[in-house]
Amino acid sequence: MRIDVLTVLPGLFDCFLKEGVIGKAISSGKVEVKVHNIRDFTTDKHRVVDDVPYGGGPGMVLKPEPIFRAYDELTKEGEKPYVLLTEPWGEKFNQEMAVELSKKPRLMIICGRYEGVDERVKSLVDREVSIGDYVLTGGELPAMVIMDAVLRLIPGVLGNLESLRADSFSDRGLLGYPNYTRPAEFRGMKVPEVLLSGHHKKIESWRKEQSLRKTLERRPEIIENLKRKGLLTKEELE
Ligand SMILES: COc1ccc(Cn2ccc3ccc(-c4cc(N)[nH]n4)cc32)cc1
Repeated sequence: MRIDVLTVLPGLFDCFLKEGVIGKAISSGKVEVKVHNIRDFTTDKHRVVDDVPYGGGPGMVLKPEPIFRAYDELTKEGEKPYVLLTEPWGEKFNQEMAVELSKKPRLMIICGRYEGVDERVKSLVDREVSIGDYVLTGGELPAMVIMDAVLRLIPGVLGNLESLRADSFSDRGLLGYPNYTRPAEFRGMKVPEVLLSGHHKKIESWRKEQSLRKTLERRPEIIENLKRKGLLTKEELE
């Protein structure tokens, strides 16, 4: 997969693209992520990317020209990207969307700043995406959240963990099961016996039950959604 990111703050992506699972996936060539400074696609001496809003009002708006120039330049050859625009009030990002986006060969993520992008930029956009009902200062953190959730789903990115998570609950949006590690007792709090039993079938069913129970308690709508889609097995429904 290739992802092109358009932003006026490219430096925000430096650590994200160097560290951890995402950093390894890029350095190993499993995925390609290129961050482009919208300012590099201006043509004036002051490299202006924003302007005051028509009709008045606070703040500034990202101009359409530099973004269109970047899009034209970056789509001259190769597959046309599926274009995302991060927005405070876009379609809510979730695991289902992450799975869908992970199947695209190429993405482009346009990150707004200030009061947002000129409305005409949306003629380039396939999906306006929000990462939650709270207002951030720009679209870069949402872009990193989306990239993190999508790239971890690319085959080979999670390495050997991938196979162990073949029918991973998280891919169905279920909440995770409790994790423990040594010591077996810490400040009077013991690890559940079943996890010390070495009985893999019992451990697996305990984890499945914990995940379903936690999801039912905290996010019942996820269970309803999976039921409606027939994505819960008979025993999971019991
Ligand atoms: C008119 O109200 C506002 C308009 C824009 C902004 C700041 N801003 C500019 C571009 C941009 C892109 C995404 C987001 C964002 C995404 C989520 N889930 N929260 N916030 C915020 C963004 C603040 C307020």
